[in-house]
Amino acid sequence: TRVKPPLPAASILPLQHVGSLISGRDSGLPGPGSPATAAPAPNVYGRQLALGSALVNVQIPLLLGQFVEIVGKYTHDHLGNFMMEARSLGLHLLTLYTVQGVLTFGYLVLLSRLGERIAKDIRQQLFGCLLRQDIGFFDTKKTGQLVARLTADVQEFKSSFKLVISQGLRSCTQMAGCLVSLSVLSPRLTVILLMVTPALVGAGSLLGALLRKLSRQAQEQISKATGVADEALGNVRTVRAFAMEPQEEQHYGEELEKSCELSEKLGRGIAIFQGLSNIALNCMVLGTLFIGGTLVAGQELSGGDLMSFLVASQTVQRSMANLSVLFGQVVRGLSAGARVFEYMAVIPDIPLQGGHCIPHTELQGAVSFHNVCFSYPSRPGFPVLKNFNLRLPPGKIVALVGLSGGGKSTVAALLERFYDPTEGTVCLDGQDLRNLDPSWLRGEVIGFISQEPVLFGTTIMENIRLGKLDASDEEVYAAAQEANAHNFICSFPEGYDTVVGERGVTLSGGQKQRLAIARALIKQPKVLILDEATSALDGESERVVQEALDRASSGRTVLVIAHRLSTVRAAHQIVVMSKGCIKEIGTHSELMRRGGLYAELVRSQTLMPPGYKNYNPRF
Ligand SMILES: Nc1ncnc2c1ncn2[C@@H]1O[C@H](COP(=O)(O)OP(=O)(O)OP(=O)(O)O)[C@@H](O)[C@H]1O
Repeated sequence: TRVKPPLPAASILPLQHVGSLISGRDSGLPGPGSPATAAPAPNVYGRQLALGSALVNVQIPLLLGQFVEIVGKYTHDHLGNFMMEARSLGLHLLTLYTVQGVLTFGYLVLLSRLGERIAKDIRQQLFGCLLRQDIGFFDTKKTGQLVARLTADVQEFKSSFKLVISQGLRSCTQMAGCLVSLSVLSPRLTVILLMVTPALVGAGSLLGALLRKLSRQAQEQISKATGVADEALGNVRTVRAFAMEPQEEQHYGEELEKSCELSEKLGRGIAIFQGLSNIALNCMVLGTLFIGGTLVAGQELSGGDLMSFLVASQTVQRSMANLSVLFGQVVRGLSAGARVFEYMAVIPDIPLQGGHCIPHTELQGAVSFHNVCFSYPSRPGFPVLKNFNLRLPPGKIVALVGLSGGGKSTVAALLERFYDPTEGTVCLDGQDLRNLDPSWLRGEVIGFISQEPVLFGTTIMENIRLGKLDASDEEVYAAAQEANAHNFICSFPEGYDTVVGERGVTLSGGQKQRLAIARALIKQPKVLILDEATSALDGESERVVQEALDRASSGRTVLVIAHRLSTVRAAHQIVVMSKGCIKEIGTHSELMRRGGLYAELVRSQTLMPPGYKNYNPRF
């Protein structure tokens, strides 16, 4: 099942055009006829105003030529009244200048509005698309790179989009209009101009392709540098704890240096391009003057017409110069746009929604893994689970223990449907998880408590309510009580309204864990996954949290992943894993009697010095 996420209707029209323009394929967005296409978009008005302004600009050289004719007439003979003759032409020109000014104002205002709206819509849609991606997608991407696409790339794309319309469209229209005027004024001169232009455009396109490639590399390098900074700032406590500041600075500096070199190279390329195009354009003007002057000398062209030709060819020159400046921006904008739309086109394999929900009254909470084989998408040739079979009976506690890297957390990730098995099936009450609604599964059936609980920088109340968005205050209090958290929350001056700071830095490990438990319990999950939930805590915190977990576990299907075997003695079943396979299975006393891997693990942990929690012997 491949589901394209719904898109905000207001953004459809511009993005549909822009998306397919950049990616070169159908953007997959709803087409004409959708409600958003009913009203004319501001870019239509903007384009019309820009075109109008450019067309007015084309008239101006012709009128200026006529003006020069009048001036010329009064240079030779002083009969008549110059003011009388020039006044109406002057007024005409003044009117055109005013109209041109008003049109320019109008299209720039519209364009700015359109640009900002497009940027907002792209950001919103890209963010939505990123949030919907498979977990496997994030295994291979750095957060900094993704954030850079949301910020810098969209900004770059917006700027070039606005420039293309404001300057590009105007310059192109002016150039076309002026070329028509030029051909009326002097077909011979225009033909010469037209013979030179394609050669210049060809050379420009060639250089442009090289610059586009360079720009893409430069932007990728910037994202890489941002990723390094993001990782260091996001994990600043670890950086501080290991005194890694100089290394991180050096690492960031190295990536920045590379990005700087690439950007400088790109800058040099753009400079060469602009320098060459300036020389070419100036030579064209000089040539026009030279040949035009010859025509005037031969009485084939009037002085006024040459003046018109010069002004028009100046406009052509200005337009071409504008286009060459625009070119660098467009190169950057197109590659930024391609990067943004690349992610928007990625369709996740595991949709967020869609599928069957088991009615609450029928839900048992029986989980089973049938012949599951699994490799992470980021490491396809490396099997993590091999022919894995396991049953979690409803209402029972099953513990997964074993060597580090044996695949215990992977089993939990498959049950959460963060990934789909490469082979085999994972079932809930006999139904393949692939047929069940993932949002329902994660939102209502499974509660997940990990070793490193992540809290959001909001109040305690809101953090607990994340487990069930429509929960009442009473439900939040009840969940907090069940998680042994109510007392410590009430001891804070602001109680449930205490803001926990970014990622919950203002709380102790045990407090954070109990809030995470309350957040998982508020949805009253049928299945509970505890992934090393107490391993990061000290003795006292562990006791309080373990108490909360024991209470939370009763009457639920529980999958406990544990290193410390003392915490899983009471489990109904203990599964010992090694290298993606089940080595032993049974209760604590059965496994101890057997004297195998589990008994060896227990013995080695009992012999461990106190406080050495995560010791894991090699087998
Ligand atoms: N996101 C991932 N992408 C690629 N490989 C992964 C990923 N997560 C884990 N692995 C690999 O899968 C194997 C099993 O990892 P897993 O985390 O399931 O083991 P574990 O038994 O839970 O280990 P531990 O007890 O140390 O937490 C390891 O070899 C690990 O390197």
